[in-house]
Order: sequence, then C-alpha cells, then structure tokens
Amino acid sequence: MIKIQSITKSFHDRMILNDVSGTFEKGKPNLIIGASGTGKSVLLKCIVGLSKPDFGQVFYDGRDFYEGDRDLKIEIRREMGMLFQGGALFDSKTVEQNVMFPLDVLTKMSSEEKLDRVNFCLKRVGLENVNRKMPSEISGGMKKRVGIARAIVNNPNYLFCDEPNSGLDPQTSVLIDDLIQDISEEFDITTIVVTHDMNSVMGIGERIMFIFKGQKLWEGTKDNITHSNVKELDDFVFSNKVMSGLRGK
Ligand SMILES: Nc1ncnc2c1ncn2[C@@H]1O[C@H](COP(=O)(O)OP(=O)(O)OP(=O)(O)O)[C@@H](O)[C@H]1O
Repeated sequence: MIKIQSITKSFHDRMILNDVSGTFEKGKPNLIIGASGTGKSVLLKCIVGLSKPDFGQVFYDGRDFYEGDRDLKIEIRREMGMLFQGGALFDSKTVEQNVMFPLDVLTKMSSEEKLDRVNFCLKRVGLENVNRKMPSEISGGMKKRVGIARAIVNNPNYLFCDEPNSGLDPQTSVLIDDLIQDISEEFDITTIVVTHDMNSVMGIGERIMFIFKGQKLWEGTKDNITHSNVKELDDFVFSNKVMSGLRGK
C-alpha cells in the first residue's frame, strides 16, 4: 500500500498541488483522474520521488520515502516498475534487450536467469517470438506490452503507469487496461494509473481519486462516479460523449 499525506507542491509561487492525501491499495489499479493540466503527473512525480513535494509525506508500506536515508530510497526505487507515456522504449535496442535492461542494471542475475525472466514476462503480456524485433517493427499496442513486460521484469511491489492508453485505439486500450489490472492482482502489486480516459475509468476504476486544480475533490469507484454530486467531477465525466449519452443528455 502507498499512502500520501498532505502533498503540496508549487512551481514559481504557483501552487500546483494543494494538500493531497489518500491511499493506494495493493493488488489492484488505483486511478488518478482529472482534466489536462490539473496536476496528475506532478502528483505521480511526487509519489515516485522524481519531484520533491514542498510539504507532505509518501509512505511505501509504512516506509517514509522522503524522510528515509539514501539506502532506503534506493531500496524503494528498486521495488518500483514504471510504464511511461508512449512506452518509452530504447529505439536502438531489441525487444529482448529493452525488457532485460532493468535486470542488467539492478541485478546480478546470470544471462540464462535474465533470459528466462524476460521470456516469462513477454509471455505474460502475450508476446512471444518477438525477442529480436526492434521497437520500430512492432505496433503501438505491442510497444505498450513490451513496456509492461519491462515494468514488471524486476518483480516490482509498485507499478506506475502514466497515461497507458495514449495513442491507442479503443480496443487495444481495453486490452492494455485489463492486462494492467490482471497483473496487479496476480502479482499483488500496488498499481497507480494516471489517466483522463473515461473508458479506462469505467473499465478498471475500482478505486479512483479525482484531482481538480491541484486538489483531491472526490474519491470512489466507477459505480458511484456518476452520482457524486461534485459538479467539477460531473463536468469531467459527462464531457465524454458516451457518458453524456448514457445520462440522456
Ligand atoms: N517543472 C515544472 N515547472 C513549472 N510548472 C510545471 C512543471 N511541471 C508541471 N508544471 C505545471 O503544473 C501544472 C500541472 O501539470 P501536470 O503535468 O501535472 O498536469 P496533468 O494533470 O498531468 O495534465 P495532462 O493530463 O495534460 O498530462 C501545469 O500547469 C504545468 O504547466
């Protein structure tokens, strides 16, 4: 479980995050949603340690990340897997080399052990016989799968996905969402997904935190998101044409 407490962050005297608290549970995807520019990515960066909050704490299963010493930070970082926007694969490396990269950097595993683990993860995301392909030779959806395989290759306790569906067609998006959900459950990972995709929200939104102008205005599930009585959330949810149609607008 990840717990955040009173996360506050400004850039050049402009407050981007204002006193955001909450918990992200193990074994499921926890969604952070909100409109563009509302502070979701900054919040994710504060959580993973890429941007230090001006105020507030982040606890990884009780371990205070920012108060911890260098060794604790390294230990927690080793337990993180990240899926970046666009997959962020190394273009000059093969699929196999891309997925193996964290093992090369973070472990002392033998070549055979690394290859076994890479093949296990590629199989888990539904990719086989693509080890020697270059990223330029595979589709956007396959790149995302490779990104997921790389994110889980080192057995993370925590998985962070920033807009995992960007650039994907709706059908492929659903497959990627389902994969993220299944993997979180199967390997008992605390997963945080940043998204503004209502399809994802209605698909895998068992735990949702809604951010509006740097503040947490609501949290709940996909089942109660449509009757929250929070105007800003309604505006966000029903700006989606499908959702608006369901509401009978
Ligand atoms: N390093 C920075 N310096 C100054 N301002 C920043 C910095 N990083 C982010 N911001 C500002 O913080 C605000 C929130 O940005 P953020 O990227 O978190 O939005 P977001 O909700 O993730 O949006 P999107 O869905 O479009 O990615 C924006 O106004 C952005 O310009």
